[in-house]
Amino acid sequence: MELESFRVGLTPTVFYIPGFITDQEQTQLLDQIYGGSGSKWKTLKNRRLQNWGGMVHEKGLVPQELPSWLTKITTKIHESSGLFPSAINHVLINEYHPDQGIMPHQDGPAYFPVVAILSLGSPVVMDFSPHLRLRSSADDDDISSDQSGKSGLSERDNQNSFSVLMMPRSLLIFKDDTYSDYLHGISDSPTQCYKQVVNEAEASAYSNGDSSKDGDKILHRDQTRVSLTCRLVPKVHKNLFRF
Ligand SMILES: O=C(O)CCC(=O)C(=O)O
Ligand SMILES: [Fe+2]
Repeated sequence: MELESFRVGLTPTVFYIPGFITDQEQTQLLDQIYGGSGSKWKTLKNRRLQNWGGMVHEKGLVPQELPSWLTKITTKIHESSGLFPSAINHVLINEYHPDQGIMPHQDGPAYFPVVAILSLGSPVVMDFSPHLRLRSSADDDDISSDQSGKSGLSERDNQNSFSVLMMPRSLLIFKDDTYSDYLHGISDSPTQCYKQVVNEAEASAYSNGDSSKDGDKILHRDQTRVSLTCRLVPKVHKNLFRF
């Protein structure tokens, strides 16, 4: 796979790969997620999740072997992207009803700074916004622009925000600045605007494919969405009691 051809937007570095898995693979994954492992779900205030691969602590991962139905997909992501230095060892499965989302956040420092998110079910829009305050002044190589740009700070924020339309069966990968300097989140609204998403080709295909869409490019979430957030925790603890 030529990853470079899937790069979207101007911010380093986001890749969007439509149709990363087949319909049949999506069905098989959903069967595994919903079949027989009911106790795996943990209910949060605004969504449910399943944690696979072990517990992530500040100091690393207390590992648990991933089941083969998950390694099938994580191996494919690892091999086709070439972005992870070793095998993906952690998968978070999130479930969102149409009125559920995830607050803007950054993924923690325990992870290798590359995230691969496989989407299943309902399409959804993910928003990215810069988190300038998280940048230390040492990172700011252009101090003059920092000073002269004070009044334009929020403007700069808005300018640099962007969104991605995540269709079922697609894979979204982000890393670099998008990992370190941006927050990502999904609004809890059952309708979302996808007018200015960076993966324009996908947005056009989506609006052309459904006559019920209006000119405003409003996405109506009418199904549950399930996502698999696949990451690598580089530091693995063999023994829970030997941190
Ligand atoms: O569901 C998604 O697409 C995002 C999940 C996410 O950001 C996370 O698990 O950290
Ligand atoms: Fe996240």
